[in-house]
Amino acid sequence: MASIGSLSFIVETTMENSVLLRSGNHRRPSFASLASQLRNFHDCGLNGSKFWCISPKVVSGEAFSGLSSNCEKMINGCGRVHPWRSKHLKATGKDSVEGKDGDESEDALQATIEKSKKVLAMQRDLLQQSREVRAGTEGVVLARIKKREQLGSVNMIAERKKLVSSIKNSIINTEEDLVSYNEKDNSLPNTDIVSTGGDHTDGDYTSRNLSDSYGHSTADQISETLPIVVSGGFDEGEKDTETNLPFEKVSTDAYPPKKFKETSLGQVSSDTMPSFLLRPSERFSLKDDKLEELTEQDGNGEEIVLNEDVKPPPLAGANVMNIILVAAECAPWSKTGGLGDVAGALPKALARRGHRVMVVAPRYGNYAEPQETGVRKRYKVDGQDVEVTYFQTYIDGVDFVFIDSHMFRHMENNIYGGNRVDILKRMVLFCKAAIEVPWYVPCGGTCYGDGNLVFIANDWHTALLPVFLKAYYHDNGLMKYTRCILVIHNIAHQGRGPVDDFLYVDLPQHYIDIFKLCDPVGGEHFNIFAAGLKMADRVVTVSHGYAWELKTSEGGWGLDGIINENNWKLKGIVNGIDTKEWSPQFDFHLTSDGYTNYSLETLQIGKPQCKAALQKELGLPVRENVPLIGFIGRLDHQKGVDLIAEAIPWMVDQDVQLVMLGTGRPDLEQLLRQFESQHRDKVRGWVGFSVKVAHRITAGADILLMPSRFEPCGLNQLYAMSYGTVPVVHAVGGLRDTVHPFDPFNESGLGWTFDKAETNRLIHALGNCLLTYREYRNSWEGIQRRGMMQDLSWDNAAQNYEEVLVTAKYQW
Ligand SMILES: Nc1ncnc2c1ncn2[C@@H]1O[C@H](COP(=O)(O)OP(=O)(O)O[C@H]2O[C@H](CO)[C@@H](O)[C@H](O)[C@H]2O)[C@@H](O)[C@H]1O
Repeated sequence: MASIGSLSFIVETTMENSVLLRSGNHRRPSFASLASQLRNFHDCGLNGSKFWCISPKVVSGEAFSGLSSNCEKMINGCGRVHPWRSKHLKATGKDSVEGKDGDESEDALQATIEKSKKVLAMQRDLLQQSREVRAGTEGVVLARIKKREQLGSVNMIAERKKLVSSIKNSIINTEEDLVSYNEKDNSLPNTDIVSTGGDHTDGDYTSRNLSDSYGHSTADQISETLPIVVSGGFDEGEKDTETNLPFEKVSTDAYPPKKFKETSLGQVSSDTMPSFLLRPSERFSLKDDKLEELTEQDGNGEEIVLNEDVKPPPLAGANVMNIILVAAECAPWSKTGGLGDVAGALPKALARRGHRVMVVAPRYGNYAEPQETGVRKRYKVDGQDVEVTYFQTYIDGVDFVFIDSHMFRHMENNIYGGNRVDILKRMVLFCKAAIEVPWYVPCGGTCYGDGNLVFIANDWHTALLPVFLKAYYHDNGLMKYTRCILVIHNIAHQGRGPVDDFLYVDLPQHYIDIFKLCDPVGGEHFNIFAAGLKMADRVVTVSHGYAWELKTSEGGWGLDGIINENNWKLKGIVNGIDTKEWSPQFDFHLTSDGYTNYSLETLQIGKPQCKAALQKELGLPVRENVPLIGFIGRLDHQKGVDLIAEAIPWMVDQDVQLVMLGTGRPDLEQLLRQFESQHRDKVRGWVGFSVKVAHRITAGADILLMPSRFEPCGLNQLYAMSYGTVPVVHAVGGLRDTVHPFDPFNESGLGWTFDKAETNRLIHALGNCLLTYREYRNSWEGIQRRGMMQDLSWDNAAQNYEEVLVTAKYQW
């Protein structure tokens, strides 16, 4: 059995703050004291959920196996592992170096902690002041003006340096000890500390760690200090679990925004590591100290903060957390509509704020980027064991994990296809497998862990996730600090079925009530969205307008009662757009076939060129001054295609061109074909799903029509506005929130709206739009420009999501 001895821990809390926690170099530390110190940090508000062990020193010894295994467990939950750990925790089976006086070390530990706390507080103040200087000045000159105000900072810097260097000395001692230890014996056994795959179908997380790595003594020791919890897993393997994860509260992850380079020894190269993950000796070396770089002496010998090159702390500040967005589709790999766009873009914006972010989606096809992780698990679905494997890739700061199973394979064109029970079973499997990804799937070397974790579930497909989180885990003392928010993109699809469908979700009988709903549409039935809304810690929907509509009997689709009861946890956040994908300036789909990229500056040349290219591609007469109207969307009742159908006779009398792109209900697809065949010189009905054509219509059309009966947010009008294409929309949900009507008196507004989903209203709004297009070119251009000048990026939305996630995290 592996035996690792006395440990020196350097524990970091956040990027801004570091805390040194040492257990003593040559003594036998008690696990209880170490654990209680860690808890102290947590309890005293130092945000223990981000503890980061970066330098465990191995001195080994049978007697310390309890400590080491608990620390290992703690570290496992931390997320990425510092090279020190990979390297030295391999040093199992070494001779013990016996400790000296326990109390002495205990005191030293305490003293160091006190010092570290001071450093931490000072750093906070300094950073705050530094930020204020940056915000209020434009560089060095103005920073100098502030120097008087910074006198306090200068003193603090000096004070802090003293403390840091005393801590640093301790670290150097520690490291020297370690070097001499390694020199004594460098034949480290090759024991990997991170599970990087292999067949794990037999073991669950807890039992594997306890029995494989730690042995009985560990379990015994844990049981003395921590509650024993019975697992409620959902496959046979899970039932073995008899012990809670002992360090959930402290062993949570820090924030690794970059992929770490792994050396051949499996160590992490520090040049790719965020500064806060570096050892204090690297960060605080007096010559290379970041603070040294930050400061400069002025003529009076006073130090001021100057250096603008130093990376700012994460935007999320102390709120950095692990976030896993779980969705049935994720662009660009899978997409049937707006959900795919959101799943592909929101996580990147959250990552830009400094969070560690993952997306989990089913693997419907053979995607190029994600690589097999080697991790395999089995989950019960309708009484059968179904094996899943996990694929992973890291793009734009986000880990994308895809769950592979025969149930998902080759479904890319039929994501929600099959009968009701087929879809339900797929979603049961997906949610069961997704929820354990943070335990089993290493990303960049380590798993996310469940301590500082919030899931973002989306629509009914993943509404089982908050239910499973409670029933399988929270109810059994597992994942205690993990939270789940649920996002409503479209309440019209709810996962309804007969009450007997409860059998498929494989939950304890008493959970049946949360799924039961009785409404005029379905009578008493089984409703997955209903259960998810009740169990989620917070609920978000994709616009303020839709948040309001959901609470009405017209907009709630039978769930308005539940939504009203849970109003306290509902918030509307308007979607953003992925400006990398959807920007006329950089749009990849505008680089060929006569299209061109354009910007606000080149609008008057670029957009007409795209229009001509589109007319040509569609086989319509290439005429610059004919208004070209576009429609893009799923063909169903929601999108109001029938309203367009009724308006077609009027439209074709107007000397306009119309192009409609969509798939969906066969009768509506047929309608599109019919429009085209009846008005070949004016109308094109493109039945199919083509991202390229969607981009090109958005760029080439003058007007985008969205007569949706309801629209939770709507992305196409956002894309349109950023391409200088003017939206004409039914003022509902997110369309009302985002398209402010044109006001000719004030030359304000972004498009035209109509307030009832009726054909004559649509015609009235579109008529005014066409009049302005033809007669008031300056006004038209003003509308285009205002649309293009908006900041529609995901960054604002991400900040709002972060607030919700933080609230969920601290919610009990
Ligand atoms: N035939 C086709 N070919 C190519 N691309 C096509 C296409 N049909 C649709 N698309 C694309 O799919 C996306 C549709 O997004 P929407 O937000 O308009 O609709 P959806 O109703 O699917 O989403 C739901 O979720 C989103 C996200 O929250 C909400 O904005 C919305 O109101 C809600 O109904 C756009 O990117 C669009 O270009």
